[in-house]
Amino acid sequence: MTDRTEQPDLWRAPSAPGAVDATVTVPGSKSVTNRALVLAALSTEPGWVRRPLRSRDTILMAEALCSMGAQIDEVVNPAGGEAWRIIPAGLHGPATVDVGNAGTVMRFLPPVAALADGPVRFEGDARASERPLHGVIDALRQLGTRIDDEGRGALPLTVHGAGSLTGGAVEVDASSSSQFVSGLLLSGPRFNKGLELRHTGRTLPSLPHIRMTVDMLRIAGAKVDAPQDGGTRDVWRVAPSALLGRDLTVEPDLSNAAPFLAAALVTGGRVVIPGWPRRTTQPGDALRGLFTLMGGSCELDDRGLTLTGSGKVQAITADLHEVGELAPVIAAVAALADGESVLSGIAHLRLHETDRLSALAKEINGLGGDVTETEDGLRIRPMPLHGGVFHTYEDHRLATAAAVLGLVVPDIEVENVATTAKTLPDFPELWTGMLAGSDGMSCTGTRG
Ligand SMILES: O=C(O)C1=C[C@@H](OP(=O)(O)O)[C@@H](O)[C@H](O)C1
Ligand SMILES: C=C(OP(=O)(O)O)C(=O)O
Repeated sequence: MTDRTEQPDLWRAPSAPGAVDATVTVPGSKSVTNRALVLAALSTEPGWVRRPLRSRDTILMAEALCSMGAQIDEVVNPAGGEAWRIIPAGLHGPATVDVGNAGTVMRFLPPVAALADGPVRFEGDARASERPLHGVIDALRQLGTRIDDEGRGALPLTVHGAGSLTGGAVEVDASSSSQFVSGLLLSGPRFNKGLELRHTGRTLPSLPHIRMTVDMLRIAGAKVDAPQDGGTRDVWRVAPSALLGRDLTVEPDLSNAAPFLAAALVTGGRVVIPGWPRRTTQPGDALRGLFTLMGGSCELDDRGLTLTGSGKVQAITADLHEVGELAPVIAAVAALADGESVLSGIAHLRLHETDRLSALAKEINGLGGDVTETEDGLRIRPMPLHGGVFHTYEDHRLATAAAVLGLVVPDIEVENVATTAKTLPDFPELWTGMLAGSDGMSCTGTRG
């Protein structure tokens, strides 16, 4: 194992003392919080975002909007939790936006900057410059915005906002990220002629996230025609209109519920996630079906979602194209299953926080696993796993996937668990809190 003195940022993933039995309150959704912030900053009147996620990605979004002129006040109400009041203002440059490694910030804000008056510089982590942005850049150029990217087609770049944008028809190949579509749609109502966006690529990942964008635009008063309602395939139309300030409460982040639900599955225990919405556009809602196929049983009632593990973890063959965010934790569970799993439809994960397909294969194999990359996913054969260092490549979802393995494989050390702060800053505390709620019985997971 790697010498701890060389790597001080190692977190020993705790073993489950038995079947996990806990209730875990998961913080708000990153995707909902960041859409709500953008829509509120583009509105004509102040709005509220209640129970927002406070994490690296959402703070970067809030700071970026403030640097362009919006005002965001934090109010803590002991009864109702935290709330942010967003007071929109005329957006302007000069401003500098740090996108960190947040896809939502780097793809949702250049269209906002195109509406601002003055230049807005976008910078970020080294990895952010490797992540695709061409769809947003090309579309804004088609609409007449001047963008200086020194020919990179990626960050860093400067958007020269002209204070308004004529808008109209654009073609975008969003096969590498649904966020190209979401980012343009969110600002679309504020373009003088609105927006008609046609996706020209062969595939389009993460459709639930685009539905979330459309839903939230409509809640903010926008008129949107979308393929999801039987409109033209691959075409979204947004009418020009004002956006209204709303009072919105953020749902728990269902994708971030994945490691906790997985804990119930791999230890044959039970985890309750309060506040699980009955209707949602979040892709994490697919966990109910996916973890049922993998051997759990799910009950959605007034307490929230309860996942009960059977003590058996079943292999799965699943196309995760629409719910790629869930793949790292599902891969970890599959490594503990009773047979070979195949995850497909997720080639675009190679362009996420890290190359997730390569990283998952390398790190699970480093613990004795047998994972191979396919053209568009992973083939995972369960093997007896052993302890070791699990490298996380500054990817929050690699860290939470490693924690799931650590429940039933002794001596896993997770590199840089603090990287979970991207979307789930209190992850280590929530994880140990969940385990403190364990019932102390012997572990009944397949590797127990
Ligand atoms: O719009 C969003 O909030 C997101 C869309 C998805 O991005 P991709 O379509 O790039 O996979 C998802 O993976 C990301 O975590 C959040
Ligand atoms: C891909 C992800 O994030 P981003 O919003 O940075 O794309 C993710 O959270 O899994």
